Amino acid sequence: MSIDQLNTDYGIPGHLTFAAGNGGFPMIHIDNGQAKALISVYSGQVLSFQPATETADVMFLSDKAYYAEGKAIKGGVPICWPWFGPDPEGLGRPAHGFVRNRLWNVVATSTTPEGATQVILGLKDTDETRAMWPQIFELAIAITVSTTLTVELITRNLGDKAFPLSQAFHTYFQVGDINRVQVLGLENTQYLDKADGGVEKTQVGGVVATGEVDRIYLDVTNELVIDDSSLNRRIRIKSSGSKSAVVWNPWVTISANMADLDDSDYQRLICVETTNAATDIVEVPAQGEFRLAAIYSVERD
Ligand SMILES: O=P(O)(O)OC[C@H]1O[C@H](O)[C@H](O)[C@@H](O)[C@@H]1O
Repeated sequence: MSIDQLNTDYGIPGHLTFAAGNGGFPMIHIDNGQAKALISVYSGQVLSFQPATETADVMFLSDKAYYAEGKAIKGGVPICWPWFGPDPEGLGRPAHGFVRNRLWNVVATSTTPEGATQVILGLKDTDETRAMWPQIFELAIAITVSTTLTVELITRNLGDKAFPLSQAFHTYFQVGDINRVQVLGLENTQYLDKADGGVEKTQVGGVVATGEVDRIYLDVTNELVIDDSSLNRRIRIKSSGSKSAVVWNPWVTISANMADLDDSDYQRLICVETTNAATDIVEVPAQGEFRLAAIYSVERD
């Protein structure tokens, strides 16, 4: 659909407009007085979220991100689905599934009675997706922009047998200085240390990065907090439908090796991911659905 047609059908005057962005991808610009946000229709991905009270974006978005068919956009809230991490069946399919690099559809836009702006994007199975993953599905992401950002990913199994699902909001948060950041809420939690051969360990105190961090935390029940003392703020992450969480920072070598990250980007990002990963695999029943949600909010001193 053309940008003009998207604006005619789904634009909300004064609050929500569509424009062609990098790579020609349709982008949704929201500015509703409570916050500004940028959402890519390609990949169904929030790229930017900034409450009116904030001077810095809550999201990290790489200046070197790819905006090209078939590539993932590095930053914001990438959607890993219907598997998190490497192909669970070892068939050589792409890591983190196949919806973070595909054009989604605009399903609906609206303003809530409280003045929040809501966007629903969707994706259905095609010949191409069924060749990779033989399931009949309908996927929707509901993104609600107010003083907080809510993302809810709804998986509907339209087939006649259950399927297993692992997934993530692989969210990239912007931080002022990684050396002055800790992630709270995971104290005494068991985790699989992917940067150390997958060994199971127990978290002691807050999570701080002093090297590569790539961990899957298990049995996560708390709200998580990114305590960023250089930007004087705490980002709160309240999740539902998830019992696991991933914390990732690429540190020096991986940042230098990733073409879509600047060498120094590890200093100003941390991924704290709401997941169904490792032992936290979900089964979506035939004709049933599963909802994964996260609410992101910012507090400052
Ligand atoms: O570069 P990507 O494919 O987006 O993946 C980036 C990272 O995602 C997750 O956090 C994984 O745990 C990491 O092992 C991976 O390197």
